[in-house]
Amino acid sequence: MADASPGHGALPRRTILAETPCDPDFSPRSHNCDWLSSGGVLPGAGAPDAPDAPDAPTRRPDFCWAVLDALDDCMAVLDGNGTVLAVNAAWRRGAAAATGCGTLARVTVGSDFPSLCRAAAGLGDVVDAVDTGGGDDNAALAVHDGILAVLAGRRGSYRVEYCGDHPRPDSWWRLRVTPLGQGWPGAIVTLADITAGRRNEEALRVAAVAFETTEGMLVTDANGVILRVNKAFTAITGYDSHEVAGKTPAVLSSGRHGPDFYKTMWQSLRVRGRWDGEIWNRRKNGEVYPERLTVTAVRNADQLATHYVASLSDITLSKAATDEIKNLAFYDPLTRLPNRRLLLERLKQALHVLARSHSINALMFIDLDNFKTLNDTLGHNVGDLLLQQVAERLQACLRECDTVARLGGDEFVVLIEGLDIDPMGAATKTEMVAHKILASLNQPYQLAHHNCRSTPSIGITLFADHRQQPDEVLVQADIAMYQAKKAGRNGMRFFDQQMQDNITARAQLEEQMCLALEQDQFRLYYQVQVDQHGCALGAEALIRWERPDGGFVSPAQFIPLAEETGLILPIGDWVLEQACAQLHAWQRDARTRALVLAINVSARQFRQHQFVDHVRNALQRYHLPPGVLKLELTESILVDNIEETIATMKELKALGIKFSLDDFGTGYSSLQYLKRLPLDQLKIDQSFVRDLATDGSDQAIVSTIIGMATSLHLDVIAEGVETELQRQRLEAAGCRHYQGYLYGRPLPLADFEQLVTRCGVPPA
Ligand SMILES: Nc1nc2c(ncn2[C@@H]2O[C@H](COP(=O)(O)O[C@H]3[C@@H](O)[C@H](n4cnc5c(=O)[nH]c(N)nc54)O[C@@H]3COP(=O)(O)O)[C@@H](O)[C@H]2O)c(=O)[nH]1
Repeated sequence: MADASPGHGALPRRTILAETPCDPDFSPRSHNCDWLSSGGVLPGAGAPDAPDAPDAPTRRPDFCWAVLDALDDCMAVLDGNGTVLAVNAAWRRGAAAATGCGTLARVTVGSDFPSLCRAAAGLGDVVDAVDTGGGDDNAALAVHDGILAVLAGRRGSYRVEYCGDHPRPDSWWRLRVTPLGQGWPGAIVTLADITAGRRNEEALRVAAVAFETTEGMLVTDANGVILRVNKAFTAITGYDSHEVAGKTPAVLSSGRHGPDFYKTMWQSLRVRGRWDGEIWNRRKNGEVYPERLTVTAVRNADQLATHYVASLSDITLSKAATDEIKNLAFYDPLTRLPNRRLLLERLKQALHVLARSHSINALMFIDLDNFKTLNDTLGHNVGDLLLQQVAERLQACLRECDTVARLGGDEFVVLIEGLDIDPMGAATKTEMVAHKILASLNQPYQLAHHNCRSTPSIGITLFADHRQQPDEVLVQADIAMYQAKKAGRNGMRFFDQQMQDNITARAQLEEQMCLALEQDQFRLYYQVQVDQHGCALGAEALIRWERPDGGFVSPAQFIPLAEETGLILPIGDWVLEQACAQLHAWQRDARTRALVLAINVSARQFRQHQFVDHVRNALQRYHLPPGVLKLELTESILVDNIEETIATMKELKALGIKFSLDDFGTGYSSLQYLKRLPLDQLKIDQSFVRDLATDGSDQAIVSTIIGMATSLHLDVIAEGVETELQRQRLEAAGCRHYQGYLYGRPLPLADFEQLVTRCGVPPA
């Protein structure tokens, strides 16, 4: 013991933890106190088991002191009155170390031990040095009383444990008072530092409480034999402590984990000293449940595992919640199929695998034909039922390892991995699967009380290049699906690169068109329209796209795309604005004042809500008289919403707008509707004009168109007139107005105006 001092000079300073109860069997007469000598010196005689030889060391007077001085504990010998007869070396060292004040620091040979204790309870020297709490006085008095009781033979022994601040905070001491033996009056007071023991006890108490936590705990020996489990373990597993003690944790095995799982666990325990993870275990009642398990190896100084401590918690509920969250995040709630997110994840994984394998995979994009109609007519509930049944049928057509996903709406995707290393083989197999899907989805559906039919369009792409992006593969299948739709639906199409290139080119064109608008790269060209005398009646304004490099992009190339993408709206506004500005300029010149300018208006442009307002604004801003602006509409405008078309045309007509029906004869024009439209002119399509000289049926068509126009009181103009013979045939059929290369190509403004000057305008 490094320092035997019993606290900072106080006896007992703060806390009495335990006092021995009075010994009921104690009798002073039973004590033989014959070994204690007087004068503070203990004779060597009397060691009970010592050999009795006269020269034996045990018979020497200093032998006992040598023994007592060798002890770590402090020891003081009191006579029958409590006077200190002797103290051992440990006490002397401890007393010397306690330099301040305090009862035990002042104990020395001759001290009156009980009196010092009483003094500690009431006198200043002790009170100065210690906490003045009442417990200290009581403790000191208790020691005083305890010593007197032992000296008087009222108690067999006395023991007290107390806590002090010296030599370190919260050090613990045990003071024992034991009567001298063999009839000697007096007692021995021993004082021992029990701090370490107390700490251990405390630690054990804390550990015991900690062990009884809400988590299940299990302790095994180094061989995995269960030593202890706590109550939470019993609550979770159903096994009582005695049912598992002596067994291994294998008693909980669910059978769901293979040997590899446990091998990994033990390896981790050996290497890291720890394993944690989720595990399926089996309760006593046979129920298999998910458990969060942490196992820690307890190692000794040689780093050998002596025990394993496992803490486990039942995660049935949280796992169910996690599974539900996972479901919501990765699965489509209607069909329970993987959603787009999970599909892309699996696709990514499939592409990753391709880096190591040469096998070809397939992705199918499946879209239901006319699903919207079914949804709108029979309701969303019936639509949902169809989607659910389609999901089931798709799954039935495929293997477990294939992925069937729903992207949303009526779009499904199938991912098939590892088809073949030969492209033909992969294509053939995919085609077979697609046929199977087509056949299955073509079967009638019983949706609530409706018997319905539905067909799919399937786009397929085969992929084997791990450098592709998941989105890219999906887009390819999507493009192929659109081709399947275009080809008449209820069929399949494989993606081909040419198609992809076209799409890429279109995307670039769209981007460039936006830029062209911003950077004013569009021009208006004018193609003259003449009467039978060759005089200029006006012109058709035709847009041209002049690229920064001086090249021209044909409107035949970009107008259809502009219509698809909606860019035709800003482009159409630009044309209207330019045309009106030009008409305004012509109004200032007598030679051009009568010219009528025709502009092409696409169906999409015509149908926009603000179209009439746009036209009205432009007419007002440029102060244009009625009849100078002509809108060329195509027959496509008559396909949908004819009543609305008529109403819009009438509004525009009221503003003084003229109408020409372009490409007449190529589309579908019901005579019924024609007579209701406020048209001014029919324009014979150039395809009929082209072969007019040679094709009898074209001649008949042209004559019919002209006859029809006459009976409807409409003008007729023929476009694409390139030859004098064509003109003559047209004139013979009754056509009096012409447009075509015979009179002039579409020209820039200056050239057009020169042309007008040359051919003149009809007399007013
Ligand atoms: N919505 C809009 N559409 C427009 C606009 N500008 C043009 N277009 C349409 O683009 C298509 C192609 O037009 P373009 O290349 O200008 O061809 C026109 C004439 O150049 C051509 N034409 C005229 N005469 C002849 C001829 O004698 N021979 C011959 N081979 N071609 C000739 O015909 C086209 C005119 O067509 P149409 O409009 O039907 O009168 C075309 O569909 C344009 O409509 C625009 O601003 N907006």
